[in-house]
Order: sequence, then C-alpha cells, then structure tokens
Amino acid sequence: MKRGFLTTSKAQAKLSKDTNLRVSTAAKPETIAVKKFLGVVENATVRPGGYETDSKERVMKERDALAPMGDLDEDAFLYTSQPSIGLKDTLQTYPDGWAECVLYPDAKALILATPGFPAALVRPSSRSYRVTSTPDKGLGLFSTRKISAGDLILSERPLTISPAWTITRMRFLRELTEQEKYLAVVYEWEKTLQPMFDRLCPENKSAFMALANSHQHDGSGPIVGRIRTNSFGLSCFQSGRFTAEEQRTMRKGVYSAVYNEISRLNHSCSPNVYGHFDIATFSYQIFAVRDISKDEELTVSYTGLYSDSKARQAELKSYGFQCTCPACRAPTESDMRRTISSSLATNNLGDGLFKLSLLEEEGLQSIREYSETLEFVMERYIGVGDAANAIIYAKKLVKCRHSANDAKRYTTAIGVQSHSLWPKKS
Ligand SMILES: C[S@@+](CC[C@H](N)C(=O)[O-])C[C@H]1O[C@@H](n2cnc3c(N)ncnc32)[C@H](O)[C@@H]1O
Repeated sequence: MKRGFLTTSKAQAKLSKDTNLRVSTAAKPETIAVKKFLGVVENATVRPGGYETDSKERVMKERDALAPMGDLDEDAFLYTSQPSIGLKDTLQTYPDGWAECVLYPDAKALILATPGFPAALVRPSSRSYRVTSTPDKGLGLFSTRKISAGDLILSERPLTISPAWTITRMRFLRELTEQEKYLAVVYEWEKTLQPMFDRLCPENKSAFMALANSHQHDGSGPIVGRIRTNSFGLSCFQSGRFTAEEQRTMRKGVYSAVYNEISRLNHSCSPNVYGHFDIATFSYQIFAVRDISKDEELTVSYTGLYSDSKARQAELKSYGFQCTCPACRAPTESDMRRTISSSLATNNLGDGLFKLSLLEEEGLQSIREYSETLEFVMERYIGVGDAANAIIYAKKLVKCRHSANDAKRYTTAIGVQSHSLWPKKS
C-alpha cells in the first residue's frame, strides 16, 4: 500500500487500529538483570524511588499498518494489533481473533514478511477437550475422548504478546539494592503494558483478567502478574538482532504470549501435549505427544525437563505450587533415569533403544532428544537393512514434535530402501 493513500478521507475511514501506533523511544538503555523476587511487597502500586526513566512517548499518525518497519528506531516499541484489524472489527466479525502486542520493529517486520500471514486458523476437525475445575489446581484442560499421538488438539491466537525482557530504559539515581531495582522494573513494566491491555476488546479484557495470577503479593501489577503466571515463551520472532547469549541470559528477542484457553493448561513434569507457534496463522497449536485417554488432563511443562526434581520445584516456586506428578512423587528413580538419558551418548542401536525406553518411562516424548533418538534408531535399522523395524520408528517419528517432514518418506518399504543408509547390493 502506498503511503500517500492514507491521507485521503476515504482511506482514513479504513485505517486499522495500527494507524495510532504509540511509539516509545529513549536514550540507550541500561540493561538490568533482575533476579526473581518471591517475597511479599506491601503497597506495590506506589512508584518506588531512586530512578528515572528516559522514555518519551509520541503517537505516530498515518502509519500504514502493513508498511515496512525499516524506517523506525530499532529500540522503539510498537503497540500493534496482529493480525491487523479494522476499527470496526469485533470478535463476531473476526472470530479467529487477534493479539494486542508490544513489539519491536524487527519482530513486526518478520511477522509481516512471513509467507501466508495472516492465514486463517487451522482447527481440528472436532473438539476433543473441555476447560473444567480441578480439586487442587484451579481450572485445567481435560480430554473428552481418546486422542492419538500427533493429533492437533487446539489452535488459538494469543490475547497479548509482549517482550519477555525488560524494555523500560532506566537511570538509577543512587545505589539500589537488587530488590529495589526489581520493584522499579516491575512497576515500569506494568506501566508499559497498560496501553496494550487498554487496546483489548471488552471480551478479551475480561478473559485476560479472569486468568490465574500467582504474583499478587510480590510487587507485580495485575497485568504483569497475569503475564508471569500464564505466558508461553515465543522465540520465533528472532530477526538476528540479538545474540544467542542475550537471548539466553536476558531473554532478548523472546516474547511472552497469553491465551484465553491455552493458558489454562496446568503443569506436569511428564507433559502429554506440546505447543508450536505458527506465524502464518498467528496461532499457538497444541498437539498430543502420546496417546491420551478420555478424561485425562492435558498438561505442558513450565520448567526444563532434564533438571532434577529439586531444581524443577524451585523453578515452579513463582507459580505458587508444589508439583505432585509421579516423577516428583518418586524423585530418586525419576532423577536417575533423566540424568542417565541426558548424559547417554548414543553410539549404537542398543544405546538408542535404551535411551528411548528411559524417555518413554519418564513421559518425555515432548522433548527434542526423543525425536532425535527415534530418528537415530530408525537410521540404524535402515543401515542394517531391517525395513520392518525402520518403518515402526519412522511412524513414531512422524507423530513427533520435532520430526522433520522427511520421516513420512520412510514409512513404506520403498521409502526406506531409498534412504542413503540402506545397504547397497554388491
Ligand atoms: C497457567 S495457570 C494454569 C491454569 C490455572 N490452573 C487456572 O485456573 O487458570 C498456572 C497456575 O495453575 C496452577 N497450577 C498449574 N499446574 C499445577 C500443578 N501441577 N499443581 C498445582 N497447581 C498447578 C498454579 O496455581 C499456577 O500458578
């Protein structure tokens, strides 16, 4: 769309909400690493002292929502609706929904450049879950019928997407303690996210505020508290702006997405579903990682799964619960299996089969090592000319989280024999 188009009165009537982008720019940031604070804070709504922010906000007028972001300061952040909607759109006229986002220009440019974006939501052929109360975990998602490994269970656009790292630039006026810095950061974080919340439509505002909040007494405001409790990390908007080290230590380039239904998924250390964000449909898609029976709870993991039970419980502290899943109830045996499978070098078929048995016993089909090991085992069977067993593992691989689409080729005898490792006839 040409820039000039937007200045006509007819075009103004068609402008999307993005034409009133709020852009905040400031002098170079001081990067602040803040440790998680889990104590109790009184009066969290009062602005803490000892710092000032450099932010000066301005409203960008007549910006085409679909225009390239290249001319914007890379440190400006944008309040934007994605996919872009018309001023008169509602959830009734646009039932796939949209996310209210705080994005940096590189992430928005990457989204707009994704082939197919914004494609319609891909929905499963029938609904297979319900959101219902549990005796001890609040709400949760439960299957309403048998679900097979690899099945799509639900796909949903986020309510909100915002940076998972501190974006407010601050200058400290005196030496602050870690806790004082933390309080300053969460206070400013809430202020930055308020305009994003204000842009939500009434239904999504209510849905957002109805979500659980395990950060009510640690200084987090109501928006930040809900994001910290309910968000799923998105690493797929990486444009190369941040280094791997910055991503890992400061979570730079990582975003947090909050959902109406997906955020009701409770935690297990042996999760039976996994999520994948598809930029083209702008939705999180939830798949089964193993067969799930009727009335089973659908769970994801909020922690790293190769760490031991004690470390996982420490990670879960900020969510305000102690995990009582089977792995945490019998930590000695479970920790041992996880340690062995994470450190086991797979040099031969026997190692691969042993690793798979450990991962399956621990219910770790959602992790990358599981599909990597399936592929390893499939290839070893192909290498010794055992088509029947190779096909068994290729079929498991196809249903798997990280499987390359390639695996489908090896689910038939002809496919297996076309593999480069298949023994050549002499
Ligand atoms: C993302 S929400 C999950 C949905 C939540 N149960 C609800 O009612 O909206 C995270 C919160 O759910 C609860 N939760 C999640 N997994 C749990 C578990 N395994 N055991 C106990 N509580 C859990 C904790 O209160 C946690 O802070």
